[in-house]
Amino acid sequence: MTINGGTKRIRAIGLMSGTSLDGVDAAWIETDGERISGFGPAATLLYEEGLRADLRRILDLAPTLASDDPFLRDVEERLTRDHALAVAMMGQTADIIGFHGQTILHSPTQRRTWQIGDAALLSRLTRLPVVYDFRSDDVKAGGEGAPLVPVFHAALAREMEKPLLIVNIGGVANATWLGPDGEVLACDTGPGNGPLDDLAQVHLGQPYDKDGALAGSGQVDLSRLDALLAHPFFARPAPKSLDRLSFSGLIAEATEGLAAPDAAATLAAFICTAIAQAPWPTPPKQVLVTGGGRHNSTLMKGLAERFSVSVRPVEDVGWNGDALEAQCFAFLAVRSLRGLPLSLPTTTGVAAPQKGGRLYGTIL
Ligand SMILES: Nc1ncnc2c1ncn2[C@@H]1O[C@H](COP(=O)(O)OP(=O)(O)OP(=O)(O)O)[C@@H](O)[C@H]1O
Ligand SMILES: CC(=O)N[C@H]1[C@@H]2OC[C@@H](O2)[C@@H](O)[C@@H]1O[C@H](C)C(=O)O
Repeated sequence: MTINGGTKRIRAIGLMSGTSLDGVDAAWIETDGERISGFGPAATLLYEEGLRADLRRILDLAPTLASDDPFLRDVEERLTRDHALAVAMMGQTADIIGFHGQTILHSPTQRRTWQIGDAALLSRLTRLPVVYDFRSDDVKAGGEGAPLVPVFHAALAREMEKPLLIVNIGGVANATWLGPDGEVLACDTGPGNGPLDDLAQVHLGQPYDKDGALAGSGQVDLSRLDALLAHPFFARPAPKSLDRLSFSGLIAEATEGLAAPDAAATLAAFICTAIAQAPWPTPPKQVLVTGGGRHNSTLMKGLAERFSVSVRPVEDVGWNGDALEAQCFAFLAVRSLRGLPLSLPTTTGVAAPQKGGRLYGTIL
């Protein structure tokens, strides 16, 4: 493998710990950073309850937390050790790891985006070089720092009919619109499963609303839905991005006093309407859905009602919706090594195509 001049077929493991805080996804691909020449195993390592709760606490503390805070350092080490376990679960060697880490704060207007995770420790534990810190160069250059998955979506869908809309419903929801002339437009669309998970935790004592049963049994409160959609974020043009907690105050207010099923139904309608009303140049010919939200039938039904074209899970075109983001960070690690851009003016609002990522260790 050589990186500059004659680069070909690098074996990369991507690791993504998403805003749902449920665990780390790992996936192996072979790529030159432009095309994907092979897909390998994928795995998810679920965090134990204590780590999940500590990560959730850190999201609230992050705005005032010092980077050397002992609690933060302890959580970061436990998180990193779980990432090393996820690499071991792959059972397949690689040339490089793409390590996203866990976003604990995202505020591009303050030029801040913060992913925790110890690249040096991960590299020591796995004995592999690690690319990390994918978002900060974009934010420093005036971009949103997110979403970063669009260039990967574009590579995956290279041969597919356009315009195509790819929607990810994770803790936060984001979408990529791929146009017939190679256009790649993207933004975070609004909340994803995050607020539904919070509600399920309180009312069901479960980490999420399984299959959307709670939301499916309630009535949408239309005036509260309008109040949610009146947030200025929705009038902003793409590109734009969100923090996991961007709407938490507004959502608490808008769901106050509602019965749990009605609150869940209203939140599901909020998530789906925000996705469907995101501004794209022309309507897509089809919508593909990835991320954990594709398992929520109330969300899938809500999307199908709001688009006039087919809305299908990405498995229908042979992709793995549980592995896509991890595959993305494997792909972006290789792009980083090759000095290729990770983001574009049309995906993060950065002024020019932007490189990113830092390397810990040496590529042989
Ligand atoms: N069977 C199911 N029914 C309903 N919801 C589900 C189901 N399975 C997963 N989910 C939802 O998917 C979420 C996890 O989604 P995912 O792994 O895509 O999030 P993430 O990668 O952490 O988030 P992000 O993309 O924002 O970083 C869970 O928290 C839950 O809300
Ligand atoms: C700051 C941050 O971590 N954002 C995540 C989050 O989860 C979904 C959405 O919000 C997206 O913007 C991003 O993740 C994906 C992988 C991305 O960058 O494309």
